Amino acid sequence: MCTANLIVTNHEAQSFPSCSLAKDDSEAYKDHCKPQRLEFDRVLCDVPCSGDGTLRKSHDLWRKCMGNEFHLLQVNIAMRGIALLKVGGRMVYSTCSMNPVENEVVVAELLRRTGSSVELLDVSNELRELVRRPGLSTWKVNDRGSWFQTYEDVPDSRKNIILPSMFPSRTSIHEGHTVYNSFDVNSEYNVPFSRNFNIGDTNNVNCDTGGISNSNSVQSLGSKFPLHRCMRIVPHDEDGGAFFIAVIHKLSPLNENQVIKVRKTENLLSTNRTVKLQEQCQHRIVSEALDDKKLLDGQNKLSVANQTSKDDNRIEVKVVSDDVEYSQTESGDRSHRMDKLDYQHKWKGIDPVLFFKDEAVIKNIVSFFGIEESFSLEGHLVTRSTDNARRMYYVSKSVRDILELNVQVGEQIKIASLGVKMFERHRSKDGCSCAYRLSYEGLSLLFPYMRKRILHASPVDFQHLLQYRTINFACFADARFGEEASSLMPGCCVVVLREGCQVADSIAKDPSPIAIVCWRGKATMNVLVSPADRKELLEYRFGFKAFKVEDEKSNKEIDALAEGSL
Ligand SMILES: C[S@@+](CC[C@H](N)C(=O)[O-])C[C@H]1O[C@@H](n2cnc3c(N)ncnc32)[C@H](O)[C@@H]1O
Repeated sequence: MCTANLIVTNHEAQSFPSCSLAKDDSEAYKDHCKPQRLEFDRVLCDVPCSGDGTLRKSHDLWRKCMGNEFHLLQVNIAMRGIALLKVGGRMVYSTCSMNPVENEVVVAELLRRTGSSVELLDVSNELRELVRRPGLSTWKVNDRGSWFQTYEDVPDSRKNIILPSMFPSRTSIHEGHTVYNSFDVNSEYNVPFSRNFNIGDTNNVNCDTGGISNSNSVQSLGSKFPLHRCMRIVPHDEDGGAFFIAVIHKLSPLNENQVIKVRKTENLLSTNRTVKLQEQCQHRIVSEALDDKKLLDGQNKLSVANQTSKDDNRIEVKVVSDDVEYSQTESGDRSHRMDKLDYQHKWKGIDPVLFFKDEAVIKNIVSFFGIEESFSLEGHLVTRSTDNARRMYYVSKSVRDILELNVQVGEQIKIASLGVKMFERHRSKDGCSCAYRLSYEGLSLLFPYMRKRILHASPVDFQHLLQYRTINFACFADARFGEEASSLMPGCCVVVLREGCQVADSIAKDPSPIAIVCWRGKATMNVLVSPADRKELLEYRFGFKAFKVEDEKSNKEIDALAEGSL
């Protein structure tokens, strides 16, 4: 992923976990040095939608979908976004649909539900070059070809599908939100076609009003919210697709009645489980990395690890955690949800993230690569539980804080991937004194803090390394580079394109040094960079077009190169 500051999850957004240690809001907002609750400065809800804004390229959509079916999911996802947003934070709600039921209707419902806790921002002065039109304040709802102006018009048989919240005139159930008299913000609005739109402008000769006249009575049924602050990007303005954007600002915490009902559930994962896995992982690493230890010592460790492993199988510490219940969308029942949890339990991405805490191994890495103190590895390296610390990922302080919080709340966030891969374990037979090699992915982050294991190659040798991957020391064009390489201790190193030798054009584009991860073997220098990355370097840096990407086996070869078997 190439960034230490990222966690990827694939939760359903409407039930994204709360991760809170705070009993109430006052605690959550106290100035703790560590976060007490997972909250976001910014949230982007680019929600699932009918996609009718892409009609120009997907003609079939016209016949297939209405969009009404997405309404509740969209509301629930956005409500969850607001709940997880920091006070003072902003959330963008967007769709690639033109249907008000997926757009203004959702925004109006959010404003209704959250009362004075949020405001819809006027962003007309931002991104001025973006050609946009104001949001609608009146519309009709289409259901199977029939158009409805109010909920009362909907036949009883469809009242469970077409909801009151889909109509502009629904009254607010919350006090405190500024109420706007209905007004026609759409007088300049001119769309060539429309399905659920009922635009209150008789000048819109192209507007499909669905058989209902644009009378003043429609105006009086307009939304009371300032929905004109939403942005509509329409296909014919800039010869593209349609898009809808609303920016919401959180003013105060939501209260309990505002949609979110917290209920207690059992989480199959637990803090204890992770702590045990953590210990187990450390034992394995110690016993593998320090292979000069006595066998007996190793056996003792193994038996501890086995014991822990057996214990793990039995552990089902039931941790009570927050779960969110949705009043409108809850279609699945409780048992279904638990089945789902069981299923997720087996899912690979659920593997706990473990902090790598083995000080001896970390010290060894720091000393081998000469990593400066200002770049601290301690507390920033994580592994996955099934990986047995084969790969170590570097994470930023903010990610570390979230991981610690997540463990404390019983691992409610299921993490698919995170951080940047920085070190990989190798089993070289070359007599390398460090059990880990660098990963090319993490090189740009670490390189400025590295003081050892760096060689500088001429452009010709650098290019040859990229092209041929393995070069005998004696075969380098620059004999001095060959000597330097052969006098380096075996193991992982970094080869930098010699300063002053970079291609002028590429320096202008990116002045950072051009460096690759290599392995100093017995008699050869081997490049530990994937074919795709080598291709990119050759093409982008050297303008070398003829490079052919090798087949997939090459990644395995990289491991083999580092393990001395090639
Ligand atoms: C409009 S697309 C987002 C596109 C994305 N912003 C991008 O640039 O690639 C909506 C995405 O939401 C995903 N999705 C559908 N249901 C979801 C849910 N309940 N929670 C989270 N994501 C969901 C869909 O798979 C789809 O990828």
